Amino acid sequence: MNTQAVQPDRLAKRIDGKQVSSQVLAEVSEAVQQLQQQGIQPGLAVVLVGEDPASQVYVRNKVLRAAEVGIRSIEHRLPADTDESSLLALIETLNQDPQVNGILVQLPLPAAIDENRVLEAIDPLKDVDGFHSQNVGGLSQGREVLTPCTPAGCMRLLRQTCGELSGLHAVVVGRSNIVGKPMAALLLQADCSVTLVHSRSRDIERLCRDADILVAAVGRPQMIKRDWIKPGAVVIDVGINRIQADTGTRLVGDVDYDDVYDQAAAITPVPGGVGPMTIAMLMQNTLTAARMQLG
Ligand SMILES: Nc1nc(=O)c2c([nH]1)NC[C@@H]1CN(c3ccc(C(=O)N[C@@H](CCC(=O)O)C(=O)O)cc3)C=[N+]21
Ligand SMILES: [Mg+2]
Repeated sequence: MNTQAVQPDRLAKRIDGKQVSSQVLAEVSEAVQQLQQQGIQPGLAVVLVGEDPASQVYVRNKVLRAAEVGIRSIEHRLPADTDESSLLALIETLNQDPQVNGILVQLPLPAAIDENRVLEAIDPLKDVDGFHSQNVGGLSQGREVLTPCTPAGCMRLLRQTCGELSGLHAVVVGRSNIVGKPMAALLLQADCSVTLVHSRSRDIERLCRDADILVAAVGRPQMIKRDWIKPGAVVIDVGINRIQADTGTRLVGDVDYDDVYDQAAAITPVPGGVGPMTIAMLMQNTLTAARMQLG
């Protein structure tokens, strides 16, 4: 039995999310072209409320990637003081629009809007973020549903790096609804033994040190150090933290990359790791949604 998390022939220490995301986008592009021969072009609606600069960058990147793979994207920018009922009305219009196969409402929403109500208003078949309770429930039951893009991207990187995941011990750090919880569900679906740890976990370092696969999604810059990692483990860093450096701001993950590098068998960098995968999986989900809506 292979007890190593990484198969020797797959060894490449720095997991290149940019490169794997290009592969995914190429696959999506190919499939979109085939759909277009049947006269169908998948459409993605991206809804952004307010002017958060980071959100604007993400939304711009999503629109650019969509264009690259032949997905029609429609951007809806609403002012920061938009009320919940107007946003719900827009979502209802998008739900009814046959040209729109996927709906993404960029998070976080302004504090005055009930995020959960908005996410529940999206047609589950168009819910390319996989945040609707129907899709969350489906994932938990192991049904084939639209799954959250970041965890789906992490799974793709893990499959490419480790091959078979069955039997490996995966530790997920962080229990958010958008990353930690769905990540744990997908790893369980892949027959990993899964441990989900969080800010109240006792002896978190010891639990992490037992991981064959460690997924970090806590939002604390460079929290995870070398002595948290079992030699030969595979480390997936979901964190995107902007920190102050000598030369201005710098993007770092939840893992101290330089410290952990020698200890791990393979590790994702930030940037260039999970981030690009998130957007690629959004395109994949939009394609899947378009197919599901064909019946
Ligand atoms: N409804 C919703 N769905 C989301 O999927 C969603 C969201 N809201 N709100 C915000 C977060 C964040 N997110 C990222 C996507 C791509 C990169 C990405 O491409 N990052 C690049 C670097 C980008 C940079 O330089 O800032 C990288 O890691 O290499 C990062 C973060 C999606 N999110
Ligand atoms: Mg936590």
